[in-house]
Amino acid sequence: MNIDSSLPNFRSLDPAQRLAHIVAKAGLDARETALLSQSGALPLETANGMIENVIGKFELPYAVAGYFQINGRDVLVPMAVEEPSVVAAASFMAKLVRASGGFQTSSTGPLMRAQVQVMGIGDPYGARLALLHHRQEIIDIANSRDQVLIGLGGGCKDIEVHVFSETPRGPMVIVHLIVDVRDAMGANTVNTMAEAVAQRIEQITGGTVRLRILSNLADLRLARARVQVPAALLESKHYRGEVVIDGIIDAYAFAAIDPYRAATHNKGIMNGIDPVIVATGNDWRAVEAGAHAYACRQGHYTSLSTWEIAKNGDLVGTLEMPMPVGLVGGATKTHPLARLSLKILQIKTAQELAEVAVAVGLAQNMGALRALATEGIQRGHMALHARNIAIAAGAKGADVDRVAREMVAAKDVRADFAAQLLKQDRA
Ligand SMILES: CC(C)(COP(=O)([O-])OP(=O)([O-])OC[C@H]1O[C@@H](n2cnc3c(N)ncnc32)[C@H](O)[C@@H]1OP(=O)([O-])[O-])[C@@H](O)C(=O)NCCC(=O)NCCSC(=O)C[C@@](C)(O)CC(=O)[O-]
Ligand SMILES: NC(=O)C1=CN([C@@H]2O[C@H](COP(=O)(O)OP(=O)(O)OC[C@H]3O[C@@H](n4cnc5c(N)ncnc54)[C@H](OP(=O)(O)O)[C@@H]3O)[C@@H](O)[C@H]2O)C=CC1
Repeated sequence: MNIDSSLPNFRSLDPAQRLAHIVAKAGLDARETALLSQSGALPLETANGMIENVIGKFELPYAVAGYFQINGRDVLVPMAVEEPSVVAAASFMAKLVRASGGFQTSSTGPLMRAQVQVMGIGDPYGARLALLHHRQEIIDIANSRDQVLIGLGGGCKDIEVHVFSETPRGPMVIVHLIVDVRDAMGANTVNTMAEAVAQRIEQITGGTVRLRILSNLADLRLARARVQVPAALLESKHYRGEVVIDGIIDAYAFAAIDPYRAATHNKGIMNGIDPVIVATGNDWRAVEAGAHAYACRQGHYTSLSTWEIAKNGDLVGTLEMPMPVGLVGGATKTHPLARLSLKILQIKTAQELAEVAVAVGLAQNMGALRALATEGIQRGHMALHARNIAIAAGAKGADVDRVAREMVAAKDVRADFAAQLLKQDRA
């Protein structure tokens, strides 16, 4: 089904009206609609089956970012997040970029690494070659554990053997299983394989196997997004497009060289990615760990994205990073809203989900840099955060918008000012 992801005036609707709009656009059925209209889509019984010691459920706002066009296809993006201005900024940039062809994305195959740590070896390089000599046998043992995955075209495809000849515990040989996990995030899948090959690895090397676990530096499972924006599209009332581009390039240069800035820059990227990961029931710690480890791959922590000026003066942004996400496994099938998010996204493979996530990350990065390089982050962010502050100060009903409005008009968005405004109005 081809949808139009534009959401004009969406912000002026109330949540029920917004839901009705998305129900129509995404073709949600009555049961799916009910999940979003009732409070609590996750039954306590299901929650109790997901983790340990459950006593309740913790809810987050669930929103839809509009205007995304990815590889020519319109996509509505569900986002579960607690931070104001994230969804607005993503939608804003998607709207702006839409006029210049949207986001172009691509991805590698869904290859994950599992590591098997071998200790107690005197000749680590000799052990390495012995292991590589038995490469096919090790692959076959790994694959004997997961017929479903093999049937789907996945499974262990290769091995690598890394040697650390000097460690505080003597030489260490690390066997990597390179596993195509298809539409799973794959942690459990590859961990099972790593445990399965351990005994044979001990026999081959004469060493002792310790850890058998996936690596969250999923550098063989990359997703990429690219965007190209003419200066004219970045023009605003107060800033020429060229000035905005120059500011974004300066901001990028700062993040590229300074880890203090890169951490914040990358947090801005994750502002877009994490809400998609959460909304689809995926493991956001795995995605975060992979992202920041990948940002260090050149030996120092740096920006995950790049921003450049093309020969014709257009702004060009790219993002390439690990994206270990699944449509099966973990909570992706147990949490009812995770399935619903996939329906809204209209995606069929984990690779498509990975590509959507990086496109949203790049949009979010662009939104933050555009604001930072021009008027600063506070006007847009604090204007939206003002409602949060008003609620925290005790405002209810119509007071929430009124107190927020008054704080924004006074350019003073603070909890004590909100409390003061509330007290004044009650007096
Ligand atoms: C917040 C905006 C978008 C306002 O920007 P604006 O210029 O006031 O927006 P506008 O009123 O012209 O609206 C433009 C479009 O933005 C969207 N939009 C606009 N407002 C809303 C809203 N209320 N609800 C829903 N959507 C909204 C919406 O799509 C709208 O188009 P429409 O659909 O109306 O035709 C802008 O100031 C912005 O992008 N700011 C950046 C915000 C940001 O990055 N927030 C993240 C939190 S800060 C942080 O944690 C990361 C950081 C900054 O540290 C990272 C870093 O340092 O790199
Ligand atoms: N460091 C980390 O990041 C760690 C993360 N985790 C957790 O692991 C979970 C994810 O593990 P994961 O392996 O994805 O989950 P699961 O083991 O739950 O699901 C994967 C399994 O689903 C089956 N399957 C069915 N259809 C498909 C398909 N189309 N593509 C791929 N597999 C399919 C496969 O085999 P079969 O049917 O035979 O089972 C596969 O092994 C998350 O909850 C994560 O939090 C766990 C440990 C460490």
